[in-house]
Amino acid sequence: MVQQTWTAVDNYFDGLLVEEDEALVAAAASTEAADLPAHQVAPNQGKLLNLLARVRGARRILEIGTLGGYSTIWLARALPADGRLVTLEVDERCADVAAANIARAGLEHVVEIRRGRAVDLLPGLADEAPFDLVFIDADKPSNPAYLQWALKLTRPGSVIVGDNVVRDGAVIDPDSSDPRVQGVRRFTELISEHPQLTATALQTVGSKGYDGLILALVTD
Ligand SMILES: C[S@@+](CC[C@H](N)C(=O)[O-])C[C@H]1O[C@@H](n2cnc3c(N)ncnc32)[C@H](O)[C@@H]1O
Ligand SMILES: [Mg+2]
Repeated sequence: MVQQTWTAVDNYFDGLLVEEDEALVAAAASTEAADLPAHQVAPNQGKLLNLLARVRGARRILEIGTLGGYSTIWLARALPADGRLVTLEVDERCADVAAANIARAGLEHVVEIRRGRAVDLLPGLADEAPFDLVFIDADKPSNPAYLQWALKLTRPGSVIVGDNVVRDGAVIDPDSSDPRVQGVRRFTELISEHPQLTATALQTVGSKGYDGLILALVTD
């Protein structure tokens, strides 16, 4: 199978199942127009996040890594009118693009972008916890730290999703010199060792190439 087939299959299913409206198209387009990396989730992955939040009945969502707000919009649309999503972004330009996209999507009342390094912002979220869903999608070397914060800021029944965990297959290399690979490996080990977490990981192919995610549930 080749990339062309993966993209065509995504397009087939998206055409039937995934409603990417004007606000989402504009969010992805404005990210590209601002010369930001096209690192947002694919439409079907955004829909998966939306469905996970809805299945969970999420009222509070935490996102680490906003970029242009594409995944933020998918997640925020799963929330009830009085729900809340906090998203953390270190890059001012990304945060500016995301703010415009979130406003265009009519989600300003639900979403708050916090600007700065996530490790510096996370301790300030204790009063707003517990979050029902945490989406970890920023600098992968910090994933172990983000997992520890996610555990502090959630409760039994909460869902933690870690994006981009396959690293083109390099995740299986214990000697990798790539700090992102080591970050994802440590993240996975910490999840596996934690008595309150039950999890799985999926490899994915699609319009975004070869990738994968980890889904963990916080239990009693
Ligand atoms: C993969 S992109 C996020 C994509 C977005 N979640 C989506 O799917 O639409 C990662 C983002 O994390 C941000 N980031 C990187 N390091 C960070 C840090 N230490 N704290 C907060 N954000 C960070 C980057 O600037 C970038 O915008
Ligand atoms: Mg990602």
